[in-house]
Amino acid sequence: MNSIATAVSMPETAVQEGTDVDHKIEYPATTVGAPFVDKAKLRMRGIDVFYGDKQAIHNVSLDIGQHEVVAMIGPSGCGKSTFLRCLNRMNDTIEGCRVSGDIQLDGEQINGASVDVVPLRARVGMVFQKPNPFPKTIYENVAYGPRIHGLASRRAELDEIVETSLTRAGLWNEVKDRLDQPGTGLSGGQQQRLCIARAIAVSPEVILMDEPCSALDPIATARIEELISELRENFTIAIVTHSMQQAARVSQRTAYFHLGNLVEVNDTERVFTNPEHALTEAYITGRFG
Ligand SMILES: Nc1ncnc2c1ncn2[C@@H]1O[C@H](COP(=O)(O)OP(=O)(O)OP(=O)(O)O)[C@@H](O)[C@H]1O
Repeated sequence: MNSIATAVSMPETAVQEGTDVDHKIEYPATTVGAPFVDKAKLRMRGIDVFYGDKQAIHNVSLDIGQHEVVAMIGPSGCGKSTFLRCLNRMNDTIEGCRVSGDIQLDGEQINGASVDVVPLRARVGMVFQKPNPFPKTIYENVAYGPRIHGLASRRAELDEIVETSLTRAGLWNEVKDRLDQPGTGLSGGQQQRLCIARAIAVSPEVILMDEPCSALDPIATARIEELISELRENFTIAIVTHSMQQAARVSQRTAYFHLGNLVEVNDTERVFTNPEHALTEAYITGRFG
């Protein structure tokens, strides 16, 4: 079992009260396992995130490879969503939130003040916990993004993008005869697939998913999980999930976060069968979290 780092100071410990884990995170932390890959689509180095004075992410470094699904797991409040939002600059929308560090998409810096976040968010799309279709028709939900990004010059092209996106999101057959009806009239699982179709419609390279199934029933969840595996052929995916079973089913690598630190990244099978760090083991065996 590796120690996470050599301590120079220890402003806080990473062990929650009432657990029998005596393995403490010492600062500055380094990550055990395999956080880096040969062909990184996204490359993050030394990421710190603050909300006001409070540091939520501590010096996190991680790669997400081409056509890879990386799952982010860890106890509530450990910083999974905060870290995910760094990848398409969604933290910019939160007042008092400050992100520092190097974030590259295909080798291009995306964490600079001069970066235009509108095209960035088309390249790095996002699907949220709660399905959030626009109050528009099913067709318009999907057509809106391509229209504002100028991806279609004629109606026939837009129709084609809408059909292809809904097909890839596994929703076309269910909605093709009701495209003019409101997206909000669909079931929760269908709404989430509509949101995935909306994200796909602007031809992103990366899709970020923040607990995309937490508001869905098991059947709708299974459908989204299948879809994630299919989408991997064309996209790179980072998913935050509270479900270890879901992480095990959909991802190739799993990243375990604890109190804003990235404790371990390894092949998903390894994380769930033979974790390298005591904190990961304590979490996956249910001793806390
Ligand atoms: N808008 C905000 N303002 C201030 N602090 C925040 C904000 N959002 C998150 N935090 C704090 O940052 C830390 C990380 O939160 P975050 O939501 O990223 O964790 P998480 O692992 O995604 O949690 P959960 O699993 O419960 O969704 C927590 O201490 C949280 O209270």
